[in-house]
Amino acid sequence: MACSSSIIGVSSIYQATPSSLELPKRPTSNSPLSLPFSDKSHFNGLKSSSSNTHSRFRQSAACNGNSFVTSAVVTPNSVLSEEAFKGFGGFDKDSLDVSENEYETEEDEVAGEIAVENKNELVVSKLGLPQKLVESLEGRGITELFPIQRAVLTPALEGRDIIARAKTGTGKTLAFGIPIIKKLTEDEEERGSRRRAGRLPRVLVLAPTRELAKQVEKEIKESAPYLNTVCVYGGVSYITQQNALSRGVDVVVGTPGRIIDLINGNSLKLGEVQYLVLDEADQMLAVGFEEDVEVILENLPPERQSMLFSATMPGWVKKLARKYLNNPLTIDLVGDEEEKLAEGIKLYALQATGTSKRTILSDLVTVYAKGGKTIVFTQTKRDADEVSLALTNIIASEALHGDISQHQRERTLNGFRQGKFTVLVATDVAARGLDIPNVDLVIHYELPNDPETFVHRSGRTGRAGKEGSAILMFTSSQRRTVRSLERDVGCRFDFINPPSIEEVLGSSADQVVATLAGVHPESVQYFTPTAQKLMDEQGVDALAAALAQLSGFSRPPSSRSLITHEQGWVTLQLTRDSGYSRGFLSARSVTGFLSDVYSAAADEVGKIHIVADERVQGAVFDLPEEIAKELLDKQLPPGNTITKVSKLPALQDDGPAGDFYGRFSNRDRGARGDRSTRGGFRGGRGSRSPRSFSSSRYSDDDDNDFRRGGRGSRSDKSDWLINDRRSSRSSFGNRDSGFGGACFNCGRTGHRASECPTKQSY
Ligand SMILES: Nc1ncnc2c1ncn2[C@@H]1O[C@H](COP(=O)(O)OP(=O)(O)OP(=O)(O)O)[C@@H](O)[C@H]1O
Repeated sequence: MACSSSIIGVSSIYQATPSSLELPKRPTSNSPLSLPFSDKSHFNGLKSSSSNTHSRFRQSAACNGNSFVTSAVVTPNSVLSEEAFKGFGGFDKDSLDVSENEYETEEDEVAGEIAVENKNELVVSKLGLPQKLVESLEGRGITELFPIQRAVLTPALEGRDIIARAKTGTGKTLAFGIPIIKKLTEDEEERGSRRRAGRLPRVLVLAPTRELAKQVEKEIKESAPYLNTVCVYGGVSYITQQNALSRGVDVVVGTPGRIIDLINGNSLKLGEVQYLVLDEADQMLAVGFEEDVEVILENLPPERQSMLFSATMPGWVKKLARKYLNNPLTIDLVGDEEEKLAEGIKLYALQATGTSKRTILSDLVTVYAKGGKTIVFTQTKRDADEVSLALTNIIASEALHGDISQHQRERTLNGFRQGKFTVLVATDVAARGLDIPNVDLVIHYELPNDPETFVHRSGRTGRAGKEGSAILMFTSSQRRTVRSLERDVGCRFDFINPPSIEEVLGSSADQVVATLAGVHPESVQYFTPTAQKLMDEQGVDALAAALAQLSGFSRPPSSRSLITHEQGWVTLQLTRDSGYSRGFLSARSVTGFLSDVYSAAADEVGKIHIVADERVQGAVFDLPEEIAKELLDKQLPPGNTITKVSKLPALQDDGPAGDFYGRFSNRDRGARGDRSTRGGFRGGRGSRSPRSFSSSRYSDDDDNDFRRGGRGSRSDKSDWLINDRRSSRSSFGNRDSGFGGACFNCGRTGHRASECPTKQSY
């Protein structure tokens, strides 16, 4: 009888489960196998596919007392398969060509299912793990296995080679860590306390970045402090690492380059390695380690167990699997599932221009991170530096990228972990795989290069079942890319506007109130008499003034443009009754109208956008605060109204920039520059500088703005360059060349918002 790989795998999970567990019987034909666990957000589904079966995954959730219990219902073929990773850069069975007959699955047989609803199967203390491992795990608050850990445990204990994939932050490190530690611990217990000095490593974990290597080391050390785990990576002195290795070691975690150097220098000998783990194998390729990885694998004893974790299966990773893994078992907890992100992550998208992004950023952090930790992702090291520098004037922040020395990177990460500063601005490579607990917010300051990067970036929040938010910032020309991203990742963005001043003030006040809890009662008593006096004299206003001062808003915030987010500007809307319409409004007709009503307004007008709703004859435009005030007092021709808007309506964004460039303003840049230095949002924050951003204040024209100037800015250009490069090598950015902008409604190029077939507004 042909035996299903999955049946073998699933039943073997239970066969290998320690005797302390009540084991389920082998699957029968009509009972579902259900692995319960206690937090729905950990669940990523246990599912896989094989050449002739469909995945069989169902997820059910129920409220059980106070705790939310989610059951992963797994049919026998749904955990294990030789072909997985479909749809997300997945691999196909033919190209991998592993374990053909032995693990072939037959549709009928897979129907066999067994119900297991014994929560104990996930309870760390009931898995037959060595007591000291259980104790250290429990000491870290790890009392139940996460699904990937549960799925890997038994086949790993059986000694099988494994290829695995699970969503970000779902505990992959301990998925390979627990079985390996169990085996090492048991070996050690057998040998008694005789630990050979100078012993050679039995475990080798390869990681693509130093930070990831250090994290894996930390996870293993904290779970098994009694084992000797040494982490080796470049950028620091060899001596400490060589000394640590020479004292005798159980586990070596490291990046390929330094491992090779240590092998060549005879400090690291791999002749006794029994367990190999390749963590984030696809990233080895991305950071150019493929040759080094192969050299290392060639140096390992052939008799070993190998586990490979990878989010995608590019050709090189498949080749590795074929060449260096022995009949591997695939465990894919993502599979064809649409949503690649952990459930607790809320996704937002926000349209901004090159420069307004910078002014909006700190407001997003204030409103969405609510005083917690934020990671901002930039494309380039230079942007990481610039953005961090600009933010630091408002919120404590540090940059993390490859040009920063290893020592400084570690200090930065430690400072961030300890909450010494709350915003980390990082490039993708530097932040790869970082496990920083309690990151509340991820901001994609620039679009990621591909969906996998988006998933990895976003996955720095919402880890280990917690909640978090990710905000994607994009320019109007990137709207289409955002839609592609939704499709590729299987997610849905909530399109948001920049936070209003009221929201920023409200959040700031909340955060200040939260900090009051940290004031020592003994300090409070010194201030009580004055506080009492103030309260008697001024009532609640005294407390409000204190909160305003502490929030950095001792002066009232000046208004800001809703279009550019620039300080000292106001966004107004001109609406014309259809009865008075002389054809559609255009940017030109808006300036014409303004010069009729109040010529100073025509001279000073900033950006102009036409409202996308065809039923409304309307346009929004920016004016300096004082001019706006004066304009609002003017008598208007009948049928026209001008109002100050607090939220932008959907706007047309459909003109090639060149068509309108510079036509609608007769002032020179200096006029605006002088004016805009007046006032200033958060001007009252003591020595902190206002939120203007270096010399690029005129560089904020986006692709489809009507206003003059600014297109030469570096950041705007780099947006374009990135887009152009991207379009040739990823699923993103297939721009239609004949049309300058994308439709504001649907994001597609090739038609204007007024011709949009969907007529949807965001
Ligand atoms: N069973 C568990 N119970 C509670 N916390 C856990 C459990 N397993 C792992 N964790 C914690 O969850 C966090 C995420 O784990 P880990 O870094 O291994 O995730 P990951 O899947 O490797 O993420 P990424 O793909 O982003 O690298 C860690 O802080 C880890 O200590």
